[in-house]
Amino acid sequence: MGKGRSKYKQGLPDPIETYHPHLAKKRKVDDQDDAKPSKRSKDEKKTKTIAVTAPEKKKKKETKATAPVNGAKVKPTAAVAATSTKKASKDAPSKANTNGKKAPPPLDSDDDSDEEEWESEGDDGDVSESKLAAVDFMGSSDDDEDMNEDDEPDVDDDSDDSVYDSVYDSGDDETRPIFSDDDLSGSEAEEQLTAANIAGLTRKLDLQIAQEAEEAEAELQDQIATNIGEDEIKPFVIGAATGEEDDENEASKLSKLAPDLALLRTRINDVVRVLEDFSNLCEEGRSRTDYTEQIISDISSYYGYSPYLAEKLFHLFSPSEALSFFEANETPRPLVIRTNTLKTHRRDLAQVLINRGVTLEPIGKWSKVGLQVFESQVPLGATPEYLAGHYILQAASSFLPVMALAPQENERCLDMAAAPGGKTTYMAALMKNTGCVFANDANKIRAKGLIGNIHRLGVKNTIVCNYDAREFPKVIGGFDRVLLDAPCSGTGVIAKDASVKTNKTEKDFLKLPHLQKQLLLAAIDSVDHNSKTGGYIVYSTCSVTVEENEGVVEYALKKRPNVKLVETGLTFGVEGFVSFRGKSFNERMKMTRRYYPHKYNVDGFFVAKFRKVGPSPAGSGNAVSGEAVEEEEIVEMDIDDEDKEKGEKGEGAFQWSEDEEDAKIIEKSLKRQKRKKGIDPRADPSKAGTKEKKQEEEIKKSEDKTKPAKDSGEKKKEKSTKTKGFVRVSAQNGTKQKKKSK
Ligand SMILES: C[S@@+](CC[C@H](N)C(=O)[O-])C[C@H]1O[C@@H](n2cnc3c(N)ncnc32)[C@H](O)[C@@H]1O
Repeated sequence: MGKGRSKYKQGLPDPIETYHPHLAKKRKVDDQDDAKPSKRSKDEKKTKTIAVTAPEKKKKKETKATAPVNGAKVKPTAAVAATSTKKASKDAPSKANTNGKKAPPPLDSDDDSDEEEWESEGDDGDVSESKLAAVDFMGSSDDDEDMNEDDEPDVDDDSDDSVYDSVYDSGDDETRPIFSDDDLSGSEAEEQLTAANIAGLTRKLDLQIAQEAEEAEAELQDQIATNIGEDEIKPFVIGAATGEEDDENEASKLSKLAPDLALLRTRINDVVRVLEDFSNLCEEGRSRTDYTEQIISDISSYYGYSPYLAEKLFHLFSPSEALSFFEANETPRPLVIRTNTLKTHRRDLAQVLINRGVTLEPIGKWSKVGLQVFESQVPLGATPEYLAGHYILQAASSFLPVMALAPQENERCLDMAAAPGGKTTYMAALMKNTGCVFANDANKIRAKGLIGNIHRLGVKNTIVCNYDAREFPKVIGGFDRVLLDAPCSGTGVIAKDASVKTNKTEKDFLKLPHLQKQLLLAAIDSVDHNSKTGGYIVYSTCSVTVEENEGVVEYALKKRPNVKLVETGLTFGVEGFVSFRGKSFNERMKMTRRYYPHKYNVDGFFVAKFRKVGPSPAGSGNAVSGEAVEEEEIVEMDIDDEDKEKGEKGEGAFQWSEDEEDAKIIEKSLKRQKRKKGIDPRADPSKAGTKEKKQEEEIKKSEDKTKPAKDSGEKKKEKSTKTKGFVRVSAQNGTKQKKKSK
């Protein structure tokens, strides 16, 4: 692919202990045969678009399957149609397990930065010597550089990046022994580390060069196929612009056949070119909308998205960037592990893993605890170090919300939607096991996984709880910091879970933002605005849609004037949208950060940080019963907001999914909670809504506002009910009624 491909050079391994066959269905189409570098005349070109589709000329080219030796994921091969993808995924595992190894470049591809990164690494937390006694590679570590108060950049809410640079990339020149047990000097140890890693990294480099050459060749062929550089020739991409019947018939015949991948690919590239230079390249009589509809339809077929989602995602970017985004979703992100600084140091962990045959390097300057793994001779989810809790498999972007939250020692923090605990355990590590973290999740099974991780990683300052987080301010409040890593559509992690491409409907994009808004208000209301050290809320999702991100933040800013957006302190990331498709957002929205797979080679993510500057409005103690979400009609929440990942090995994949089993468990637990509160969980929400509407009408009519309002409030409580597991009060909210009663 043209631009996208040249920018996006990585085909990165997936977590080694898991293999997702669906990812192996990625298709690459070889345009080479039919797109030889013969220059075409204008007339030729006009007919060529269809001619290019001639099926007998097309050959699928599967990109070379390369993988870490232990079955880690490979760069998926070409395919698009459901039929071909199925076949591809069947074939993939065997290909993935061949000896071809892939060594993708690091997240931070700053070539000369390696040494600096190792040297500047600071550790976050004390090493528990007893836990490490049996591990001979552990060295003494008296040079911890923990994130302390001085490091925390956002206490004054408008911190600049330079301050944060010093937090996450101290750049110090410390050289400390890696193998203290071996009594080596720092430089000897460094050499040994390098020697141990050098073979793997060299292999990585060779493969990288080979891959780049292959991509460059493919890109050249793409360019030839799409006549990039022949700007005087207008691509003929939307069928019969001149109304020639033959073409129309031809197009209609073709549309009934299985999609021709080469045609789609060529046409996608052509349309991108037209859209980006519309006045010069558009065909007469064709509007931008015609081209846009065409490309969305083609993207949907080529990459296997529902047309609805293809359109939604396409509009987030310029046409060429959109293409890079869709392309990046076909490639797994790098496998990353986070050093648990409660138990070890990154350098020590790296050394011991290298000795076990793992090729790795620091994730980039922005993190002192992340290691990117290129290949491994051992399953990383079962090494002694893993079992001893020295690291956790965690997607790089999952570090970001916690870094933005920057919890301090001795604070009281809440992680509202915490399972399976990747972020909770990072918070505990930054707090050096001091203070207290409340780790909550509405899903009991997942909460158990959370407990497992907490134990494995030696976290001792955390209390696990199992509430619908919308109830939280009533359960307990007054936190210094709250993290809301919200359940979301997962449009940022499509490379991990391709089912998102087709299983997210319009309804999901109404229901999810609704829940997210309620959760965010609850998060805000749970924070102590008088906190001496904090008063911060971080909202994050692994989704890239505007309605789940800026839309939710905007809503919270309107409903809670007592919070304001502040800088996240993160050193990279695209600014959030201040306006999007005719909708304007708060000016400070540019302080929020968006992360895209095609830009940073991390999962798509969104991070916003708020500071609470005043008390929440009276009566806002419970986001479920106290606040109705405006803007859209209340939609009943299903309990399908569960991650697909299960157990403690799935730390990286956090998203909304549909898990009926979990839903039932949440339902039961919420029913129990309601009963304890004396509320009938079987009450019919629709009736409740109707009744309340009537009550509200009565209130309006009534001269004496006080009594009906009071009744209404009480009855509302009685009618509080849940729908498929979530506690829910019907559409009209108590707050409004109370206001009217005053
Ligand atoms: C994105 S995941 C969280 C991932 C977690 N922060 C981590 O880093 O490991 C979202 C979580 O929200 C939980 N959840 C969904 N609805 C909830 C609710 N109403 N209250 C609390 N948790 C909820 C899900 O069970 C899921 O574990």
